Amino acid sequence: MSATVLSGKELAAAVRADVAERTARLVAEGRPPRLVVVTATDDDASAWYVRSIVRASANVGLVGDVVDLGADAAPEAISARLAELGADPGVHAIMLQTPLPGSTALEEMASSIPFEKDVDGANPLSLGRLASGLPAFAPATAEAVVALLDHHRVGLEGAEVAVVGRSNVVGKPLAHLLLDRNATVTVCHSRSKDLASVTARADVVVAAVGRAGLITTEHVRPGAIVIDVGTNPTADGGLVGDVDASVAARARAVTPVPGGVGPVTTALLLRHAIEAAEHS
Ligand SMILES: Nc1nc(=O)c2c([nH]1)NC[C@@H]1CN(c3ccc(C(=O)N[C@@H](CCC(=O)O)C(=O)O)cc3)C=[N+]21
Repeated sequence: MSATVLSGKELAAAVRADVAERTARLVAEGRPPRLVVVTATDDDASAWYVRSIVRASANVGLVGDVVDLGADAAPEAISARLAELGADPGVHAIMLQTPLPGSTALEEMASSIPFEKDVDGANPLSLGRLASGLPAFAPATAEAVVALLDHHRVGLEGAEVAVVGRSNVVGKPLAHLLLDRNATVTVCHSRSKDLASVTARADVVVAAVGRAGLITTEHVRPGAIVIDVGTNPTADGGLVGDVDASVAARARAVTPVPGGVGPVTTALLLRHAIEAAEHS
């Protein structure tokens, strides 16, 4: 038996429709919502995501601007630009793309984004607020995982969830979102002793490492739900997740790559932008 495919496309379309309606309302009030994506990289995956955000923004009627500071931008220049945009009352939402030049830390730079405009939850203040139960935007990717589980009616109350990956953009914020839903959460990572024994206990496995084929059948309990956050480019220009194709034979349901978490991530970023504009 093969697993059910948990598509993200329908949910993404529903989120975009809601955003379009809310955007039209603000535009009619003379308060056009504006999202600015700041980038300082030549990375292909990031460039793809930026184009996708700009296209999706236009489709819902949002103003989506790109500020490209170039792959050799100095940290001071990035921070200064973010602070400037933060102070601009015409800018409601700000997102800083990764990767950043050299050893520049996203968290360090994003500290210059006021948390009310921090629509990808990159400011450490946003993560702290999220962890404390205060209003804050979660990173769109982390929120997309929970939204996709809700959409496909996967219950989280009391469920055992294994999150593989501990990044500040996915693993850590996702752990907080899942705890808020009363899941029992285990966060695993590259140094976890016997990863498979931990993930094979879980009702839900979330793979968010960025390594193709990391999760195989031995990592998954028969009947488990598997959410694949990985987007790894292949040599032939395609895209694969962190979950090996063989897992479909054992799991109850898996998210596809592409067409799973990715489209929901982009749609939720837009929802955060309209929320930020509504509250401004
Ligand atoms: N601060 C920051 N936050 C991010 O969330 C972030 C980032 N920087 N830098 C770049 C990566 C990349 N990323 C993707 C989001 C959606 C898709 C997506 O929707 N992909 C499509 C398919 C794309 C294709 O076919 O090439 C899908 O999964 O269906 C992919 C990649 C977010 N990123």
